[in-house]
Amino acid sequence: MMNKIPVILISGFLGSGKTTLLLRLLAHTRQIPLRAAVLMNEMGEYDVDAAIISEEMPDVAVEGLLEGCICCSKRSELAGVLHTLLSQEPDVIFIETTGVANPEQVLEELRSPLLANRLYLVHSISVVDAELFHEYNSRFTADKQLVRTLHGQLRAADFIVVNKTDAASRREVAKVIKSIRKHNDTAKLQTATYSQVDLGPLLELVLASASAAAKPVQATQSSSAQAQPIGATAMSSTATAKEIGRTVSISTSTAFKVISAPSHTHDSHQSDSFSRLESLTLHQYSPQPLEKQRLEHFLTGLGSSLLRAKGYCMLSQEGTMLLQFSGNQFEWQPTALPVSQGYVTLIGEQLDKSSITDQWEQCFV
Ligand SMILES: Nc1nc2c(ncn2[C@@H]2O[C@H](COP(=O)(O)OP(=O)(O)OP(=O)(O)O)[C@@H](O)[C@H]2O)c(=O)[nH]1
Repeated sequence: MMNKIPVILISGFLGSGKTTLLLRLLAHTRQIPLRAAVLMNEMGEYDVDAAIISEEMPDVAVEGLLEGCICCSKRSELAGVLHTLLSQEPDVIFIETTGVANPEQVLEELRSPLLANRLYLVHSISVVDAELFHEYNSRFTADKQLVRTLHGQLRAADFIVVNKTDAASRREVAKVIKSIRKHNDTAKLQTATYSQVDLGPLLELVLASASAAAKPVQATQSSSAQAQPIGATAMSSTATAKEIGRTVSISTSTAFKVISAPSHTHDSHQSDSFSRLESLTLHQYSPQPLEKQRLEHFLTGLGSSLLRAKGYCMLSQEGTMLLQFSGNQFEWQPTALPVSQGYVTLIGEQLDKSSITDQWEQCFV
């Protein structure tokens, strides 16, 4: 009988600190050492987070599911991608969902027979943005589906990271914890900045499973009481981190192009329950570099309709940089990745595409 591989699911709203946590977990697995594989799910057409992983940890196997969510529009592709990762015989698979995925539906998919025979869930982690938790909850009250998703992210967790506590007052953090406990009063909860949590306990079961698999006399994998059995279907469209420098096969006759992903619909059975969140990618088709200040001005000028932005930009002064924007905070990081064409993926609500297109054009030197 084949050993089952442990899975750790990481969910949480946009920009809460999921990838930051994943990078910490990957660094820890490398030290132990354990072979880790990652399934990264992105709403945009590029896999920024997979590119970050491939730069920091090129030895980690990463598969990406793009332009949709593994809890709904990409759900049928989940099993195929997981089987691709399984073929690489990792000790553990990390799944990072999009910020608008409901992990409850992902867990349901993982329980299907084909996957349940090959995988088992050791932890479902939810990362919460302490600064914006209440703001998002009140802002999206009218969007029933999104509220369900936000609550689902809390309900499905056995470990909750209340992150970004540096950006929230102690009083606010206490209020956030109180609100979280209304949805989940059993999960272990830790407050953190930059997702710095105790990693050892999260990987205990993975370690036990890897040790058991290393002993040929033990035919079954770790049967810890806490490990939750889970379950599959087919086909993947993968876009690995290596594609960061890919040539985009759409017309380059214009200096820029806006591509909008369909609005995020979580439950196709209920026509009235959908989220108005959308993503669009701005391409750096122009041979001219971008001007950093103009770009920052443009993004902050989008106001509250912009929730998240990330991408790789070729800048006039600084060269190619990784851009992260969340919670009104910019982070720029130099990159050594061979980016052949810059881009920025925006995620937001009621984004005015024609105005955004005009403004993007003004960001070039
Ligand atoms: N101030 C502050 N920033 C943080 C903290 N943790 C993460 N960040 C930053 O917040 C931004 C988003 O972090 P990510 O880890 O990419 O968040 P994510 O949940 O993966 O975001 P999505 O890709 O939107 O799903 C990055 O610029 C991080 O460096 C924190 O505790 N405090």
